[in-house]
Amino acid sequence: MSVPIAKSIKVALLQFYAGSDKIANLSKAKEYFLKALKKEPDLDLLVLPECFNSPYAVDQFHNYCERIPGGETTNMLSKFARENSINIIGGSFPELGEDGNVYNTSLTFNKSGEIVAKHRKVHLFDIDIPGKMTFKESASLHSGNKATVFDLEGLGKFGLAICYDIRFPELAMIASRRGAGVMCYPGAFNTVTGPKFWTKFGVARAIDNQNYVILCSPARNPNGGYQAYGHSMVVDPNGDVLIEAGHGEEIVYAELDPQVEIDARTSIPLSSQRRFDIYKDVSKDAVTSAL
Ligand SMILES: NC(=O)CC(=O)C(=O)O
Repeated sequence: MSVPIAKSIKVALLQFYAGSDKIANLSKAKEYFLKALKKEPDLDLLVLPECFNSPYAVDQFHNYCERIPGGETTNMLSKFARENSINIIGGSFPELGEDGNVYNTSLTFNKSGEIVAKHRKVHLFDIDIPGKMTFKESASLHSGNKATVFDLEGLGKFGLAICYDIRFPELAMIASRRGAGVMCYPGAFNTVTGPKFWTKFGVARAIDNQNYVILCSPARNPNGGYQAYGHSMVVDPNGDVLIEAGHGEEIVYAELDPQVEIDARTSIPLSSQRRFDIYKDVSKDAVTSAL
């Protein structure tokens, strides 16, 4: 059964776009970290967007991929978390796996700079909306093979998934039933699918599970390429959008209140009313781990 977050959590979502220079993208992430901490010094958690160190392009992922641990992106995130004693959900970036395959991977770091979660995008973004949007991540990426649930010291249990994963309610359901009070999706919807679906999925995953949901998107890139939707947001366990960015570069802040989660679950006690005599509990045999 899902449990509430452990305390009030102050979070910043860093919405910026990545260019073609990886080192410049990492510097930009650091610049945004510092900006957020300057404005709100008592933040508990910083969240980055999907593909924050590279263009979001099928023919580019292999040019930016790196090993975990050991790569420059992991090293930068770990060092920043440790030196500033701050938790970071590190968006996602192309990982060169031990098997030689490339993955779209999200890492979470605790305040000591240790990796406490690693999620490889499970559902790859392969779509074809004629005349509007064709994308085939599977042309260059391999998919992950587990749901990701982890503890963030002092804050509670989180679920983690990436972008297209949000369209499959099972990952959030599994995380919630394994105790997560927050589900986080670094995600880069686009100007075709974003206006139609982004907010609906954030709200749906929140009210399905009576959880907080965090969606962190890149900003739209004025220099072209894949145009992310933006609109990073935090949705509360009642499905109310607490904060929503526009589509440009900006930082948005929210506070996740455990009492809201407790009240939502107490007044409408979904978790004790499920009918597993009629349908299966997807969390029962699910493959999950933090790392
Ligand atoms: N980019 C994605 O992975 C997903 C997306 O844009 C969508 O589902 O729409």
